[in-house]
Amino acid sequence: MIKVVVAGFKGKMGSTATKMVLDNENFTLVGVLDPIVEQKNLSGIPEFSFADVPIFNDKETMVQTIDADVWIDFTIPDVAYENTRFALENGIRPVVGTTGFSEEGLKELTELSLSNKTGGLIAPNFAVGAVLMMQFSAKAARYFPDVEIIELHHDNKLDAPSGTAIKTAEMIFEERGEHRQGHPDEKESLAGARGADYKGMKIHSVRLPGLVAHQQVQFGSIGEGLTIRHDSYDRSSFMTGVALGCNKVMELEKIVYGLENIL
Ligand SMILES: NC(=O)C1=CN([C@@H]2O[C@H](COP(=O)(O)OP(=O)(O)OC[C@H]3O[C@@H](n4cnc5c(N)ncnc54)[C@H](O)[C@@H]3O)[C@@H](O)[C@H]2O)C=CC1
Ligand SMILES: O=C(O)C1=N[C@H](C(=O)O)C[C@H](O)C1
Repeated sequence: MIKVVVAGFKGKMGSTATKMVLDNENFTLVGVLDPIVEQKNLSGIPEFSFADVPIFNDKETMVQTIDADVWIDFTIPDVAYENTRFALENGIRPVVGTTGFSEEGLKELTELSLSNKTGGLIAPNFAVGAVLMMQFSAKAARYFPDVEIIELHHDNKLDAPSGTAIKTAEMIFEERGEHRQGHPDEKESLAGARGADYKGMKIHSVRLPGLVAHQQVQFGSIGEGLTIRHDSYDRSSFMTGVALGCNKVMELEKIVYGLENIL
């Protein structure tokens, strides 16, 4: 049995992950963490009334009280680095879906995991379809170097562009390298009209109620176009990847960035 904690359990992803862990016969949920919750046990929350699991409001108390193998993190960009570092320092393997990591932060955490020999996974997107969308896009960019990324999310999302859009741009960059696109003299008459720029690739972020998580990678070439799109209609789409991550980190000896590396 793998002993799991869920940080951010009261949020949209955290509550879905909490259900997944409770339903999975390979996992035992030993604690959940969220600063905004007053109840002290999951059994006090109607949707989890059947579960006798302690709730913690701070991570220090949690690690002093319980013993865990895996730390699932779906919190907020501002705390994800600290939480991941804290998990590693306490010998708990992080499985992190929270987005907003800097390149430098990822590097530091990977180094710490190597020196601790503690496995972990940081994945901007746990949906298998999203990973395929990124891989297909990277492959397409070899033949279609002109590309723009349009990511579309619910309007409660804190970070822009999405972690998935950044990862997609990184994977495309590895295949196509630096490439100038658009008119060399183009000017924005309204700031931001052309979107964010990652090594010549434009990223556009749409935020609307009703959306969950969607991304379109649009390629253009002479006389033809190619669009690769992924849609998460429900947060359950991420759970196969999270469960796989919880199992795989038990065998890893360092942090891996991206679900594609453990599929
Ligand atoms: N990797 C993936 O496949 C996916 C990643 N995400 C990412 O997961 C993160 C969470 O997304 P949502 O669940 O939609 O957000 P949310 O806003 O619904 O939930 C965040 C939760 O974290 C809690 N929180 C804040 N500070 C905390 C702390 N210090 N310790 C523990 N909990 C804390 C909040 O109280 C809240 O309950 C975002 O960064 C989002 O981009 C979302 C969907 C899929
Ligand atoms: O905030 C979300 O909802 C999502 N965040 C991740 C991201 O930033 O890429 C993954 C998915 O797109 C949903």
